[in-house]
Amino acid sequence: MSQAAAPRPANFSDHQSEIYLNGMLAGRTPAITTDLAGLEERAREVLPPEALGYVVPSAGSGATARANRAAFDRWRILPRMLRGAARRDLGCTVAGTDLPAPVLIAPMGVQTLAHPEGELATARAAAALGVPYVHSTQASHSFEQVAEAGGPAAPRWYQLYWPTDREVCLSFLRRARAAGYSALVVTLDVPLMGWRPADLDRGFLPFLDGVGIANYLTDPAFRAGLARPVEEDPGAAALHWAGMFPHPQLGWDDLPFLREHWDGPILLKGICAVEDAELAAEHGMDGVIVSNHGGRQVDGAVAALDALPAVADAVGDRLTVLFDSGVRTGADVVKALALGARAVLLGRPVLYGLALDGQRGVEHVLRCLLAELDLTVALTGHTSHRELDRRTLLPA
Ligand SMILES: Cc1cc2nc3c(=O)[nH]c(=O)nc-3n(C[C@H](O)[C@H](O)[C@H](O)COP(=O)(O)O)c2cc1C
Ligand SMILES: O=C(O)C(=O)c1ccccc1
Repeated sequence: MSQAAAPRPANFSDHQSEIYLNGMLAGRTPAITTDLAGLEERAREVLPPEALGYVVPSAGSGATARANRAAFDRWRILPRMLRGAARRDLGCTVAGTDLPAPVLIAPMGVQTLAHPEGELATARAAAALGVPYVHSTQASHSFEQVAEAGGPAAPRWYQLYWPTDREVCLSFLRRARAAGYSALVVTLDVPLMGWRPADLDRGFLPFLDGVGIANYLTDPAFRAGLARPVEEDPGAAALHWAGMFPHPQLGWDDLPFLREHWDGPILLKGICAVEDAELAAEHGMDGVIVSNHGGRQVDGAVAALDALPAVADAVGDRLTVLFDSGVRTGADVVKALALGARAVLLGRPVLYGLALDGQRGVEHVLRCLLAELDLTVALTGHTSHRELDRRTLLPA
């Protein structure tokens, strides 16, 4: 009598077999391309011009976003053979949060531009896979709505754009805590908005239309500063936001205030310089996110991937080093991890999936990215992404 085979633990790459079987046995093919690098092109076909102009392009001439991609292309992966990689474990704990794989969803505001359900659809998709969702201060849905959409078990972090009004800032931190956001991401690279010709040419800024300021409009401290209720004068509320959003006077000395009022992990997003990573450590932060905001801020900035190794070398033993800007495929994730990131944040591809098919579209993008990541880990001879290091890469 033959012994029943032990059930094989699911690998993310099983998604690949599902796709083949669906095609061969049921004649069903994926509704959206599995070519993750080709998603932008598909999304361009469905996004309305204003949304397209906000989501896809970058600051100035677009040089930073191009540099982000070029930096990935300058590294080549070195596969290793015969190392027994049948089962992979991509799970990890980052800033106190358990992740099924070293991937989070980057904070991105105003997601109703991509799809009417906006952040709610993305949060549901993230929850379906157990991937942490990072809620933007500039979201088109509130803390509470996004938390409810994800459900109580879904891991979630909050990304702060520090309003000039301290009471509003405190209220945001309180609401985030109460709604179950466990870690705080403080984005530092938008003290002012970058020069974005695609939006400027249209004179388009969604927030001034009341879109992407849901956290503010639902906030008691924000509403207390309005002469008339939001419902009666939404235009004045949007202008009140505009007076509160840019905060270029912030300095390192302001960080103790956050420590005092946030009792979970704090990560600084938008760090590229080693000196700033050192300052983050000196100021008692828990982590940094190496990022140039997907090229949306400084035109001609250093590619985030080029900044990563030195930051990881300098503070990786003391701080959690995460990475975003330019990640498009599972192989990209492998490169960022090999260069020192503990996990990566996925940006625009999530919005492309959202634009193409709402929650289902985001789930598709996540499943494909995790499947390709898992396959790349296996094909390079590893059983865990934790084994990746600089020996995994060669310069192109
Ligand atoms: C439409 C859009 C909105 C964004 N909004 C925010 C935001 O509210 N807060 C933030 O910290 N970063 C924001 N980002 C930046 C992302 O968190 C991330 O750094 C960037 O998208 C990474 O680059 P990539 O999309 O090219 O991979 C936004 C990015 C996009 C594309
Ligand atoms: O669009 C962005 O990249 C972003 O993070 C932002 C959010 C609010 C105002 C300005 C920029």
